[in-house]
Amino acid sequence: MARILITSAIPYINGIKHLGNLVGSQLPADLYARYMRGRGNEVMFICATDEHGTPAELAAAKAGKPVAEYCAEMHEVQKELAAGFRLSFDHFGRSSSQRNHRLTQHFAGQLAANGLIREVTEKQVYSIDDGRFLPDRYIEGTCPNCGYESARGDQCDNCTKQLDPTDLINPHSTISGSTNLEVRETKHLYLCQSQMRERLEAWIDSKTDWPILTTSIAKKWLHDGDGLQDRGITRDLDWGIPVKKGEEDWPGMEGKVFYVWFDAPIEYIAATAEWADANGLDEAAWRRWWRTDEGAEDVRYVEFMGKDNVPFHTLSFPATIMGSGEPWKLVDYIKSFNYLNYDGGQFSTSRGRGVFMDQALSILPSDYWRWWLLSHAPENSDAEFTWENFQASVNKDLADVLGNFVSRITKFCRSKFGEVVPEGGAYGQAEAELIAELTSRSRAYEEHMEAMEIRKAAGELRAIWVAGNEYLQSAAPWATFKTDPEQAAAQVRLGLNLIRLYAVLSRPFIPDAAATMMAAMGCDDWSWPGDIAEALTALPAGHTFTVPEVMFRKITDDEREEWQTRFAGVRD
Ligand SMILES: Nc1ncnc2c1ncn2[C@@H]1O[C@H](COP(=O)(O)OP(=O)(O)OP(=O)(O)O)[C@@H](O)[C@H]1O
Ligand SMILES: [Zn+2]
Repeated sequence: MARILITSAIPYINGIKHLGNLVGSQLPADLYARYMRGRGNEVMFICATDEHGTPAELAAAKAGKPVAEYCAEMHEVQKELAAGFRLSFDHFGRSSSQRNHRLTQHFAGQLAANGLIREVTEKQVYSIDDGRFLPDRYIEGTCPNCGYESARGDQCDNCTKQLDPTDLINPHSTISGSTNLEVRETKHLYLCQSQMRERLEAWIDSKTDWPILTTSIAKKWLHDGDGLQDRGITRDLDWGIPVKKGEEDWPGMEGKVFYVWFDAPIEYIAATAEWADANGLDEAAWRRWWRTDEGAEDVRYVEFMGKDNVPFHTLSFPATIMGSGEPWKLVDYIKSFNYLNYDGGQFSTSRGRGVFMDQALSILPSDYWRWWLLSHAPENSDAEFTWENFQASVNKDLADVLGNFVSRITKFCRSKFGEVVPEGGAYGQAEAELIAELTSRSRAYEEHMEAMEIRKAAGELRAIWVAGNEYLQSAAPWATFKTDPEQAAAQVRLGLNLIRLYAVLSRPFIPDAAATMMAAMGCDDWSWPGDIAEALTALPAGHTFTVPEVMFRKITDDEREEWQTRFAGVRD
């Protein structure tokens, strides 16, 4: 049994996540966690809300609520939706937790002691009308790189270039719209990433099995321009983790907080501590996942995220961990994703474009979405959600293939043998061939899952469903029954056992349907199939079952058109 630590990029707090966010981080992480648990491994699956920073303050202001209250509410909303999509976190934490406050301050103290933090007096944009500095998204203007007119102080949404507020052309305050701005001096802390460049590069180079998307982004940041830059880790904001050196005050940093990219990944660790707290466990319980001197040396740590998060996870967070000089666990594998686009454009939270998690669940159960999103995950390139493709894929894979198989075999058995696995007959050539195909496909499925090749794994699972369907079609027990009822009994027995096998294999992708199949088979044996022939004897003759409700219904053309129209505009 292996021990596997899995983290999903933590979703930002300023709204309900869209399907792109879901498939770019939390959902594939859940798939992997479920698979690894299914294989009998010990899994710790962690996620949290990312609560600090300017956008949270702006969203709270827009909602007319104090930021702490807004974040507490949105955390609950996101937690509910995660449960709705059956995301099986061991803990869904909050980056604003006291655990994260203490850990973030601890890491900053360690980094400072190791000479990896420097104080910088810098020029920042100050809004005279607002009476405050304007960090990040409190300021917008024209991107100096591409000319996009609504570039934010920290990044251009159009060309993705990272920016400083002073880079913007024709800047204005997003609080008041004021252009009455001036540049003033203020002091901030910088993480000396440039000092760690060689160490980081050697570490990245040692990760020869990582996805090209992951390493190419890391390399770009290591080498582009003047190479890896030091980055500011503090901001002039109220909401956030107060700047401290461990437990001590940091002279000159009064009233400042750590910047969100510094404290957000530390929350992976803090959320594991929150998990221990929530379950009444001691310090050792979470530290054995994170401290290589306290039990984590045999942990395999895998992170999931969309491409824009890769720089922070390949460079900045590792710089924090390495620079601390303490034996914290470093990531072993980073699975990154390209973007999912929506119907000819981009998903966007700020512009309310696309389908959001709450909307998706309001029209169809989570398995429909999980299947489509995972089987179309944007792995090697960006992918696109279209309603036509969604309809076609759900109707074919889920309704026509899997759902139809389960329905036909259970209903036929009930009508001829009753709701009991029939006895008699023996397997012949066709059954042997099916078992051989299922064996090789199951092994391929496992390999793709281990490698986190999600589309390939989905393709193999689909082929496993198709194989059963084709067997049923050609064995045709309803015809066999007329001439050889014993033979038909053997065919049906195999078919019923296949339903249980499908439940086990499909569970990481479509957990609700898997539970329905398993319950209908009157069984609770979720053990992962080793030998497929043996796994197909789990339900013996005489075992009772029930015919399940319709598992997947088809999406009609009318529905598709209605949804297409309903979700074409801007949310709210
Ligand atoms: N269209 C997309 N397709 C796939 N992954 C995405 C997409 N947009 C964001 N992500 C990923 O979703 C995860 C959660 O992102 P986060 O909550 O920070 O939102 P975001 O990146 O600000 O997106 P948006 O700007 O659309 O709200 C991150 O790992 C991010 O890389
Ligand atoms: Zn730009």
